Amino acid sequence: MSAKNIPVGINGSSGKMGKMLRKAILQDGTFYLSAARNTNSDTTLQTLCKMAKIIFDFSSPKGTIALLEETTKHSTKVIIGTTGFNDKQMLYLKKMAKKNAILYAPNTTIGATALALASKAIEQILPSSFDTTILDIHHKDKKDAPSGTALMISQQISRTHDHTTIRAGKSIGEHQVMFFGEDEEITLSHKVTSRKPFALGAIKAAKWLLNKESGSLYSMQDVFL
Ligand SMILES: NC(=O)C1=CN([C@@H]2O[C@H](COP(=O)(O)OP(=O)(O)OC[C@H]3O[C@@H](n4cnc5c(N)ncnc54)[C@H](O)[C@@H]3O)[C@@H](O)[C@H]2O)C=CC1
Ligand SMILES: O=C(O)C1=N[C@H](C(=O)O)C[C@H](O)C1
Repeated sequence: MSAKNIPVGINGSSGKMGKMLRKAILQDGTFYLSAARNTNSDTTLQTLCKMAKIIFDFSSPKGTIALLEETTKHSTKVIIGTTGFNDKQMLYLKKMAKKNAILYAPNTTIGATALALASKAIEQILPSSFDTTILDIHHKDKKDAPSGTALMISQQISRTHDHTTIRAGKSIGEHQVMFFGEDEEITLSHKVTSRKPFALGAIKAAKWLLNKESGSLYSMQDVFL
């Protein structure tokens, strides 16, 4: 099967990310969209999983869990971009990754992946006396807080740190990691000005996942490193 013949699906296809992904898939030309599902669509999960080799999931935690229950029956691979999972749901994602190839990326951009790695490198140099906080700024309709990206960065940092969240206006997504010392400060920052970088990163992740088997829950660091 040549790459251009690979059918993909979108769960959450009518959402902000779903719409951006549709455009990006067309422009990239590697995949074609064979099935799409959202809250109001007639497409069943079974149809979505049967018709696609890989599914992009940008829906809601409940939507993702329901999707994974079905993908295991069809060995459909999944790129999960959805955020806002609780601990129990995260354990479920890890369990399902043993049966099916799944990549979980709370932020699919290369910039946020680099930000997380840079934060880890910097915190290893700084003394514990530096106060540390992760700030995320998103549009007022975003449902989860802190953001999935902030929690992903949080896992890279071993020292105690705070989270600061702003939900206002139309901000598409901004993250800052700040270290405050006695008389010096470091701020690492990443901001997107459109949803295109998310969509391009998701497509890159899908190409990478094509040749991977089930095992551990993959991440964007696996793709970029
Ligand atoms: N990983 C990343 O880089 C990014 C992740 N996100 C995350 O992706 C998710 C979606 O974000 P947006 O597109 O901004 O939201 P949105 O609210 O604009 O769209 C959500 C879509 O999911 C569908 N949906 C909701 N529940 C569903 C269910 N149970 N089954 C099937 N479809 C369902 C809706 O009908 C809609 O099409 C959020 O969790 C968000 O945090 C958003 C942007 C980038
Ligand atoms: O909901 C969003 O919009 C975004 N969600 C992701 C997150 O929770 O980190 C990624 C991005 O910042 C946009």
